[in-house]
Amino acid sequence: MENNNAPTHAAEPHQKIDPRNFDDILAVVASIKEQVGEETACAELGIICGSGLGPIGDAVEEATILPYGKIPGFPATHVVGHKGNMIFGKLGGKKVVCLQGRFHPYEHNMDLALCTLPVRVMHQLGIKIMIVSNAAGGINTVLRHGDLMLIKDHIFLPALAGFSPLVGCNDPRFGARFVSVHDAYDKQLRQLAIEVGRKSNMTLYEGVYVMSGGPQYESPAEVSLFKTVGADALGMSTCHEVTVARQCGIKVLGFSLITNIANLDCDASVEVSHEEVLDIAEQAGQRASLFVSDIIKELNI
Ligand SMILES: O=P(O)(O)O[C@@H]1C[C@H](O)[C@@H](CO)O1
Ligand SMILES: Nc1nc2[nH]cnc2c(=O)[nH]1
Repeated sequence: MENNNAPTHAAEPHQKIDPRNFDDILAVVASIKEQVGEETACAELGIICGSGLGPIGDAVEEATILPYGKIPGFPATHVVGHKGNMIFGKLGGKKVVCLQGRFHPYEHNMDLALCTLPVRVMHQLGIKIMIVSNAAGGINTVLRHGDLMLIKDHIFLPALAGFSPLVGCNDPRFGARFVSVHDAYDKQLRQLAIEVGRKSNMTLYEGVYVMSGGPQYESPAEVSLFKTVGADALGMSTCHEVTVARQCGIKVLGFSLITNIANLDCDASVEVSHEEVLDIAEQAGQRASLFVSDIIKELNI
């Protein structure tokens, strides 16, 4: 898919941005290019670091860091573990733009267009592939704390109830009105990840990720429901970003870092806490980040 970024004015730092307006997105992109330089801003690979995969951002070479506070239209990140930086530089020989911190719909009144603004911006910066990660609760009984699950498909629960980033008028410059997500998580990229995993002795599961709206964790009955419909891990992010990426024609590789085991039995309840999620994410994140860096080296963009 072609970028249609005709020259445009740069947005002012505190200018109000409408994430549903294509020209506003071009103005955000122009502001970023003005701040970091056109050459620095252009990237072939985009990365969204979920909880635990922040170390990838720290590994970016020749890094230029743009805090979200300097990007017009980018809200602040409120979730502990999400730093709020857009990082430009090189990783594994590729030009990357790395988002250390994402916008969760539950933080922003389920405004999914706002929460996916960074994906549209990265598309205009030139990315062809997006790597996305999240912290998730394991439903499939093979999953253990600290495991990495390659996402092969998703259940975007809010979208099934009308909360999709694609709802509303669609400017054709965004892409198709009706987007097919039959191949949301690219098969060749998944194959590459499996091969790299084999070489580095990384145990890698493949499964279905379900996104619930959050921010509350699921009750045992809700976990049972998700298990019944075929989900392997559950979280509160990712699917909205992937849906927009697919509208833009960006190929996606996705991972879930299993930070807790989702509980099915209300008589043997186990409390889940964000502290536990962060703790496990920190313990397992370094290894997972190294693995993702190894995959990036092998990418053919
Ligand atoms: O950004 P991710 O999906 O990694 O964040 C996870 C999901 C919730 O936002 C939060 C729950 O602990 O962490
Ligand atoms: N919804 C949800 N999000 C998570 N993020 C990390 N663990 C979980 C979980 O168990 N449920």
